Amino acid sequence: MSNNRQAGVDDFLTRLPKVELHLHIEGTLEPELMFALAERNGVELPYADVEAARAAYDFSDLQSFLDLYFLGMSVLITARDFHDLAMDYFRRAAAEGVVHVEMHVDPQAHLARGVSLDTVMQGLISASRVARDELDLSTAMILAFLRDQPVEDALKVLEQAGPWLEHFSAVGLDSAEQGNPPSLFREVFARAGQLGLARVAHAGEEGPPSYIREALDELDVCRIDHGVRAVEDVELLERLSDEGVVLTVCPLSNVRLKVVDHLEQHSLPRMIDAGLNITLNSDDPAYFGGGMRDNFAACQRAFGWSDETMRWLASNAIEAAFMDESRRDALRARLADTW
Ligand code: HPA
Ligand SMILES: [Zn+2]
Repeated sequence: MSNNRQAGVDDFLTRLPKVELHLHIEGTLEPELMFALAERNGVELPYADVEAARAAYDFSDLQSFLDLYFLGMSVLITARDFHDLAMDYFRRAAAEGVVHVEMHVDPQAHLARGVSLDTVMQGLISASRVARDELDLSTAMILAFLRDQPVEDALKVLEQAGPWLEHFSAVGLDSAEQGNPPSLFREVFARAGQLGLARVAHAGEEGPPSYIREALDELDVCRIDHGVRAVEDVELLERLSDEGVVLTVCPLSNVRLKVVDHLEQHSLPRMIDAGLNITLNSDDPAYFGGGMRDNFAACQRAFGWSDETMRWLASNAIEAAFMDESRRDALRARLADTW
């Protein structure tokens, strides 16, 4: 049973207005919906049932997860599928006190299967409207490039996204990190900047601290996704602190992908002591055993953090989000209400 249900819906961590800056919408696909969509679309899955799928989520590293992540999304075919995927997640997120979601979208993973960007975007945009109108949940989208695919493909996707650009706040960089340094994508990110998009990139999840530097220096990112390996480099820690770079850390993800053995050994407390601008996020909640509230609760338990620390983390995310200033003000007020 999730901590959310154990704790009831009126506890402090649920009431805390949580802003999610690091989420892959394709990583919110719960096995139950995966099976329903497989049946609707006549797609074969390699799992006997929902329990077998969950049992297969026993990862040894990022790649072992990515293999099942790309396999799972094979059930997403129509705009309605993408709408249902996002709504299923938005309802769960809203129920645990998430007030704003910034979702990475991986167009290349769908284009490669013959699913058009129009299909993906129609579904995600319609779900975002329902989330705003019915759940008071605001959203933003991040156009993510698969870093283990050719740079030319990323440039093509950026071009293709032209008609949808107003729906994207930023571009991002995800998938297999080792051996695929940020600098490869310099030209793509420069072009995105010219188009008025902000830039974020996964760096320092499995890759070395030098990838974090590259993302800052060569891709001009405003946020680093993960960034946990920064602790191996004292000078980098100092720089991240001085520049107030936002890090979107995903604690339960790091445990499930064996970036750390146990949450208690996570470098989060050291990162906070070093003065970093930390936010907590869920990454791929359907695969990593918990959503935003679970990530907050697990950290509070593991590190003995006060409610004030939890408020500080929530505030960092509100300040770093791609949202209009009236929404930011409203969320600051919601946060102040938790005192
Ligand atoms: O945690 C992640 N890291 C890199 N790529 C990803 N794509 C989905 N989730 C992830
Ligand atoms: Zn991620």
